[in-house]
Amino acid sequence: MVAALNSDLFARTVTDKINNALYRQVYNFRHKQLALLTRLVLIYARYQKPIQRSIVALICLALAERLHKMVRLVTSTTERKSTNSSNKGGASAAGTPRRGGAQLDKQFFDNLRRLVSIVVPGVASQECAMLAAHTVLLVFRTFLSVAVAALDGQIVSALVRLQGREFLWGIARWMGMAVPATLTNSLLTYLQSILAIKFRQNLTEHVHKKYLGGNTYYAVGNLDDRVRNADQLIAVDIRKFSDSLAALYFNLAKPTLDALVYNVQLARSLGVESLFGIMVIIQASMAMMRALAPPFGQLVAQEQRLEGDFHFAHARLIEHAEEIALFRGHEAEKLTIAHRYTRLVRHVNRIVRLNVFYSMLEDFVVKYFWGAAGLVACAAPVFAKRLPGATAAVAPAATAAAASSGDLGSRTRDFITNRRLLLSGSDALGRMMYSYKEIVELAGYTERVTDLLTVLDDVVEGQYTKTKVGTAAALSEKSPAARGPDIVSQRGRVVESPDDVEFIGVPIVSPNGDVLINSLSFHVTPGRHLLIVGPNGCGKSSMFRILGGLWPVYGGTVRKPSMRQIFYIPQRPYLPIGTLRDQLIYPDTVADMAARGTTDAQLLDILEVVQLRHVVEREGGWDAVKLWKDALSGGDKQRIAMARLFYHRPQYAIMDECTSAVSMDIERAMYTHATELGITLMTVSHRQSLWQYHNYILQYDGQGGYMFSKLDPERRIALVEEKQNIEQQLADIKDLEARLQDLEMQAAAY
Ligand SMILES: Nc1ncnc2c1ncn2[C@@H]1O[C@H](COP(=O)(O)OP(=O)(O)OP(=O)(O)O)[C@@H](O)[C@H]1O
Repeated sequence: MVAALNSDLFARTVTDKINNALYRQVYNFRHKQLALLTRLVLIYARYQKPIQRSIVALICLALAERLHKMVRLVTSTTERKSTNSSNKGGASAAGTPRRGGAQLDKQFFDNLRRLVSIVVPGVASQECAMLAAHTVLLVFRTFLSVAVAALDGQIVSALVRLQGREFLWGIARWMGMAVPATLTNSLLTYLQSILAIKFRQNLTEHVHKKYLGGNTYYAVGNLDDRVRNADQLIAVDIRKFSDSLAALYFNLAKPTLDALVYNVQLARSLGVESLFGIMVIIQASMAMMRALAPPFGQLVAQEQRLEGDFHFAHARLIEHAEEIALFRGHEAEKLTIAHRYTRLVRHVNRIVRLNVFYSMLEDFVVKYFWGAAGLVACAAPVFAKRLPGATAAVAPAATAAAASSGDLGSRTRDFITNRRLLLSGSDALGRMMYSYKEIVELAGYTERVTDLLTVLDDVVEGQYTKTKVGTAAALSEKSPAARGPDIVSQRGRVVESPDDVEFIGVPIVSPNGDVLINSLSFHVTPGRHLLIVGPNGCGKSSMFRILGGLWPVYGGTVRKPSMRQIFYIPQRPYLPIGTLRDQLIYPDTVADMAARGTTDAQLLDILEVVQLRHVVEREGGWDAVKLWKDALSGGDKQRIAMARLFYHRPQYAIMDECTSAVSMDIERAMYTHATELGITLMTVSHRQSLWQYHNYILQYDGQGGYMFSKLDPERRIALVEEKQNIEQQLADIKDLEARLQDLEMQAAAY
């Protein structure tokens, strides 16, 4: 027992000793730390002015560094641009579509500069004036906010001091400031909206000029596969880019200005050191946030692509509703649409999920972390003053207002003003932080719109990018020597001829690179009509696409009259949006029709030829507007297209199976009238009844060969009948042979 007590006593004595030693060490450590801190504060107080100057110099240096970096970025951009423009051969790298996704890099600034030069046409432009007005209003608003902060402090100070008159006077001034403040806010919002509309207008006009100039819209969809859903890009992405750009100026310029002005004010009242501390914290947390931010630019660009795909699937459903409905194809279409929608929704969900985490982080940093840092910065000079030995030394300008005044009212006024400035300053920095996300999103829209512009520029210059999978590609890859130089890299000649149409050694190559005909030659003169026949997919319509300037001429020479003299009538005629009259005179307008001296009565006569006079009354007159695609039958549409030909009376008419849905007698009337009008016909048709209207025949064999010869309808009919007879006899012989074999087998069995 005694032994146990002794050992317990011993243990306690040892523990006490250890505790005492530890306490002494901690005490010594704390004491040393306090002494060190006090010494530091004293050194600081002694050299406060040079320290402050060094901090200001450091801030200026950092700003100069940033500025220098920006200038370097812009200069390198300019240099790169000039190098690219001198290199005319390829697509400009400034706008080369990249598939890696939008990022805040040189390419983004290149692209943005390119788009800004379109949306803001010049220094003397209306847009520039709006931006200037916007800036002036922003400056005015910021100074108004500083004045409001000071007034707030004065009002609360008057309240604390129980000075009724000053309080009421403060309230009156407060209300007086409300008028310009609210007006400025509304004007800023108004200017932002107007700017966005102006940006969109300029960009849309620019794109329309290229897209709808010539056949660019055709080439973008058929000869080039870089841009999918040009409609989505023009109608949606340009709007989003314009809104984003206009909002960005507002969202970036305002907080930058606010942060600058508020920080200068804070530096005056709290001291440069506190401000420096806050800036270091803010810079570090901004860098961290940037590193943790999801790639919003890429995500937005991808979202727009998926939106386009989804939109396109619906547009196709509307366009082909009848065919799909008759096929009962809704299940298949539902699958396609649902697949595209699922992809879109999955992507949007991913963005939303990433946004939640990023917003949490953003809120934590901006609202709480920066708020706490601000309060610490406010408190630091006050607490530093209370350190032993520092009271006398630390009475700098930084704490002058708070320290020199023992008056509660003054302290309250300074506190309220500083707190308001601090809150506004941190709010401004927060908005700058949020605008990082907006810039990255803008990068996404910028990339999409620049891709469109680049493709339009290339297509206008005749440079197409399409994956070649056909025979041309295979030939040029396998053995270039086998057929000379790469066929699709060559260019033929197009020569305008007043009267005739002639192909001299022209290859027919599809956009996929399939060589349909190696070298096609034929000659058509006015009044000598040409019939074109051949199996499906052999290149009959393709020849017309080359004649119409839609497909490039890869070799030889094409001689043809101007496009105004060549009229195309397809199997499924195009019916534009508009009145019944518009269907007949397309692409003329009513003004063009009046200029030609054509009247509605003459249009009625034309309809008489195609036996469609009754349609005017049936559809509610010339000015009736309908969805003509659905309102007219297949035969009606073909007759309207033929009537259109008679209205325009061109030199040549390309008739691509355009009478397949009309009866023989109407077809005869149409062809007879066309030849009477002196229109030279180039017809694709398998109908024997049409041979009599043609003088030449271009016959494709479907194996890359063709024959161009005179057409003698009677001789041809006799030949065809003889051929059919022989074929019939051959079939009969085969039947007899089979029967004979059967009989032989039966005989052998017995
Ligand atoms: N825009 C295009 N992009 C890629 N290939 C195309 C395009 N248009 C046509 N082709 C291809 O070119 C080939 C020839 O087509 P074309 O329309 O000239 O045939 P066709 O002789 O008129 O046939 P049909 O008698 O069936 O109308 C086809 O294999 C077709 O797939």
